[in-house]
Amino acid sequence: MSSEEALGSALSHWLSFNSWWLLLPFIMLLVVAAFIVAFVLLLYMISPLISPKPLKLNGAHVVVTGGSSGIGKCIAMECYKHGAFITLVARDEHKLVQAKKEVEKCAINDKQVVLCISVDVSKDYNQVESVIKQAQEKLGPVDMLVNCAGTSISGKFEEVEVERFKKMMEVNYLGSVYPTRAVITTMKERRMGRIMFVSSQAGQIGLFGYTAYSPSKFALRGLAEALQMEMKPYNIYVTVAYPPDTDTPGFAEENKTKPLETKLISETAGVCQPEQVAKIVVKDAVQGNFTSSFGPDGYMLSALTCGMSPVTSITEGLQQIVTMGLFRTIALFYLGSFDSIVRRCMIQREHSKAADKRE
Ligand SMILES: NC(=O)C1=CN([C@@H]2O[C@H](COP(=O)(O)OP(=O)(O)OC[C@H]3O[C@@H](n4cnc5c(N)ncnc54)[C@H](OP(=O)(O)O)[C@@H]3O)[C@@H](O)[C@H]2O)C=CC1
Ligand SMILES: CCCCCCCCCCCCCCCC(=O)[C@@H](N)CO
Repeated sequence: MSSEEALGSALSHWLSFNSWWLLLPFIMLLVVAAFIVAFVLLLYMISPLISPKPLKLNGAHVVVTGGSSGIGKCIAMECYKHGAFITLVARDEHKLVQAKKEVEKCAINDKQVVLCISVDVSKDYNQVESVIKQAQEKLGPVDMLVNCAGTSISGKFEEVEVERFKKMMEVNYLGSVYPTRAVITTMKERRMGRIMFVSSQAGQIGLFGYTAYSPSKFALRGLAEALQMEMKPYNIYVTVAYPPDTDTPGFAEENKTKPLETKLISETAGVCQPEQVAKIVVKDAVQGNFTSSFGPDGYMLSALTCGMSPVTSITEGLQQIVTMGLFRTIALFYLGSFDSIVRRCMIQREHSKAADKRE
């Protein structure tokens, strides 16, 4: 027998039924181990995707800062329509009383109450804490806090007064930190709650004219992400809303001094009605979704800027994975068109300046 034949017969002997049979338990063990590893990995992957239980608005206590006007007022009305008890927080008492009347018209039962609190959310933390305490004594622990008090300033960077940068951070950012800080301990003790931050599409992209406003809205996203990671084990869910331009008294005020560039760029995403915005943000907060966006542009912006923000459903995660590259491609065209708006406005201005000089 040649050495090749000897090897062949040895191999065929080795691979005979008997020796396979001996290997079978090991193979089975391997397969089972592989299945266990795959299963654990899968569980690990989907664990952050498991959706929370929706909050029951009926009978819940909802505090809405900025609840006397615009988006905040509509959010209060939307929650009232679902049977919630409401605390409206804002500075101007007259506007608060007017808003209270409007919210009360949305009642669905005669037990519902609207409470008004006049306070500046951006100034003194102790004051904010004490009014929240009063509200909790009257209407019970806060189930949902909506941080909607805010204001905007637009203008060219060098033309915005320096103090305005500070004011934006105080009202839009600290004005959301203080009320949140005042309700969070009780929420943690009760192991339930919802916190909503009303940012803006200008909190997802920095736009011409919003050098003071955008950073204060970006800041909310950072706060929300960090807070959500801390609060998840306590069953508290954080939502950040990114509305486009919305038809409110605040928007009308902003338009009086808005640079043309800012107007033209913002028009891309259109103007929403506050009632529509309120419906969507309330639904997202109730479901515990981290991100709340509006319309096709809003959807694309949120998928594109998801970064390391938490996911709240398997579909949301999958959509982000699949659409990222496509949306970035679309975004490049948008950015190109924004740049061209800015360039054309500059040329136009220089032309009219030169014409003025000649006259
Ligand atoms: N309208 C829009 O186009 C968009 C708005 N947003 C954001 O939505 C939020 C609401 O906007 P909108 O409805 O247009 O605004 P409005 O100006 O219509 O309403 C603002 C509300 O916030 C209150 N508020 C303002 N400053 C303070 C303060 N320091 N302390 C307590 N309450 C305060 C106001 O009451 P008072 O003045 O009496 O205190 C009012 O109730 C803002 O944060 C805004 O940035 C986001 C995207 C688009
Ligand atoms: C795939 C990529 C899609 C990109 C879409 C880009 C759309 C940009 C529109 C930005 C609008 C900003 C509105 C700010 C509203 C606001 O906060 C103030 N009105 C507050 O008063």
